[in-house]
Amino acid sequence: MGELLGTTVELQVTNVAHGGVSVARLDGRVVFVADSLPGETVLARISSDDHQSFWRAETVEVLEESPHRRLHVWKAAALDRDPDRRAGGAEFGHIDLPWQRELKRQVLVDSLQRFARLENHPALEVQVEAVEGDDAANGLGWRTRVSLHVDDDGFVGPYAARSHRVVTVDALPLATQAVEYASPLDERLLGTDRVDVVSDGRRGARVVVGSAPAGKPIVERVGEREFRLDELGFWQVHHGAARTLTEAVQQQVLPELFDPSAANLDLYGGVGLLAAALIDRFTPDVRIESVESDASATANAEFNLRDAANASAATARVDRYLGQLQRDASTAERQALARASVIIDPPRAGAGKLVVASLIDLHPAQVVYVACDPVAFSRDLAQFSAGGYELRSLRAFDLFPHTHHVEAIGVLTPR
Ligand SMILES: C[S@@+](CC[C@H](N)C(=O)[O-])C[C@H]1O[C@@H](n2cnc3c(N)ncnc32)[C@H](O)[C@@H]1O
Repeated sequence: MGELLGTTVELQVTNVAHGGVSVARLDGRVVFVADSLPGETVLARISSDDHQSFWRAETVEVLEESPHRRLHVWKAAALDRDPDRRAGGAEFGHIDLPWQRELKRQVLVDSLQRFARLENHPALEVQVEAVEGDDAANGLGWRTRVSLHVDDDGFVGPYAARSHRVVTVDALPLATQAVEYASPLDERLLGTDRVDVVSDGRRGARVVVGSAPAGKPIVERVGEREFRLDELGFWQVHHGAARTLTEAVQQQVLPELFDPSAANLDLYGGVGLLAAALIDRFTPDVRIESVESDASATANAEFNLRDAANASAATARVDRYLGQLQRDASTAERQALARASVIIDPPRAGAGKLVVASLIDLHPAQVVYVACDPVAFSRDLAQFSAGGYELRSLRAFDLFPHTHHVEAIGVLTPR
């Protein structure tokens, strides 16, 4: 180990892997290659050879190029920059947009087959759908929030790919115009290590340096509804994502299983976006509780759902909240939970074993799972399946063009 680090090798790239890299083999060993495409032959520099089962490499030259290769949409992340100085966050920016979605589809389907053990299942026919307007914009200008970093000399920029090294850039093509314009890319900031630039929910953007006290809340609009959130509180990143997810949840939730008086839940609820989707899909009388660990987001959820008399918001970790329900719920409440529709929208790590086990035990009528990581999602699906649930529908969305991320929504019901 260590002897090949930094050397350049020729690799035949065969297929895409999870995480924005592709797979090649060197003397039988798997090498994950950045900035390449399946079907290509590349010269790549070994950047990590200390792992038993795989190594990592960064493309420095393409010898045989895929027909899907394009000039990178971000000069700062292109091949002609040294791999150590290539900006991170746009790892599919060298691929044409429809092919990016095809690669995301392959990763999702592969995860469903390997980790959720789906075979001959209609969900394997899933396509990755574009957000309205993205094709016309070539997948640019969608990021409503960016986190930039500041190095010891005060230079501001994103981290280089797969590192914590700040690189300077002169543009942020994935960001909305307002966010890009407001970003202090050519300033030197001392005394801080982070700058967040966030859409103000209208046409402007706010710059939050370091851990400055939170400014006025931001108001985002989705259809007819307004959502109040903290400046640095969670909100879907793509300007069209909140609407896309709202409409998808409303379309996929099974109306024949929806009971407005059941103990419906919006787990990992943020400021109440998806609870509102159900309220607006069915009736303002829907009983639903949004559960979220960030107290300030919960307060905003309560405010955002104030027109729905039977909606509430609780600050809690989802695992603890469900554990408490398992321990303390009365028989009547257990029955109300068994009739419930439960949305879960966890962070990248997925819901995890404890949460899925609790849900299986509480046995809701349907689970609408909004997933931002296909592997974590598929592992949770496997557990749901072993616990008697089946996947009834699946859609996937390209909410992060030019990155490897893909969002999926699956509906599960007891088999
Ligand atoms: C992917 S976001 C979804 C938010 C919301 N559904 C939306 O679409 O705007 C996940 C949310 O879960 C919260 N969260 C993370 N871990 C949690 C946990 N263990 N328990 C409760 N909430 C958690 C985060 O603060 C974040 O607001």
